[in-house]
Amino acid sequence: MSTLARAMSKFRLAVIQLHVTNVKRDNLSKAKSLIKEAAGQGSKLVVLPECFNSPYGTGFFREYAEKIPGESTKMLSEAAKENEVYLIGGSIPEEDGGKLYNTCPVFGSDGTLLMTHRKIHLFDIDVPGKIRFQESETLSPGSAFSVFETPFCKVGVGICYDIRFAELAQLYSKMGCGLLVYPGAFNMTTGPAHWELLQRARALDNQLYVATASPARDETSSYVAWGHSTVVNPWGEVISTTGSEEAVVYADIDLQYMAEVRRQIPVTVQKRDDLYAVNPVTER
Ligand SMILES: O=C(O)CCC(=O)C(=O)O
Repeated sequence: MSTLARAMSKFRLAVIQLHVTNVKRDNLSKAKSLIKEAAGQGSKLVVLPECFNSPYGTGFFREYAEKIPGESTKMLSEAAKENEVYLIGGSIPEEDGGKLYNTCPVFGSDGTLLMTHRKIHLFDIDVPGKIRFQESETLSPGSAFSVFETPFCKVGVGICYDIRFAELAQLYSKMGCGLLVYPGAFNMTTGPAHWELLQRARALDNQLYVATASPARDETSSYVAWGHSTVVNPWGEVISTTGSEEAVVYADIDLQYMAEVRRQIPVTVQKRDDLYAVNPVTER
């Protein structure tokens, strides 16, 4: 392996666990300064949380929604360019054609909008006495897979509830991703029960890196986020995490290590695709 290839097989990832308030301007300026801080620590890819510019809740989405491009994506594009980082812009409520989406905009290190991921699986759950949440009351689902290239590896993006669907992660893995990123905001019921477990499961099943970015916990908000933004390696180990406060979580991603794990336990090539296969829907 050449020196350049070896250098490109390692990079630093930063996950920003932002304290999100109901003042959009403050959310944007705090995010901007933490992106700069993360870049100053050598990060090449920076991730913001789900709904980083708005409180999370069906009652807020229309009020905070923006078109793309708009105020929030303009800030993200400039921050990506100024700091020369790939930027996964968490998610924002997006308005398009009268519909609202939970959308993650992704920027290249020159500030170009590379893609947007509209949350595919809407968060509609009802756990009696604990939590009822129905995103579909106000949001529409996206219907596209979202993978982008970096000089290091392909990256697949999902938003929060999307992590519960193992097939999506498998498809991204088949598409060649070495890292899956899920901006997310689990809560005080499903957070302790499932947040880390799901990340480790997706990482282990597919032998790749998984990163999540949550808002920091705010006990006074109507939806209390679990926090605990985390990075898991292809062996299924948590390599970096945090508690519930605002923080930047750093992890060094090593794609040679990923290749080593895949050689040691070669489940990705042992799959019985002759008996079963997960394939993308190409026609509807
Ligand atoms: O799946 C869960 O338990 C939480 C999902 C969620 O909060 C979301 O999709 O925004």
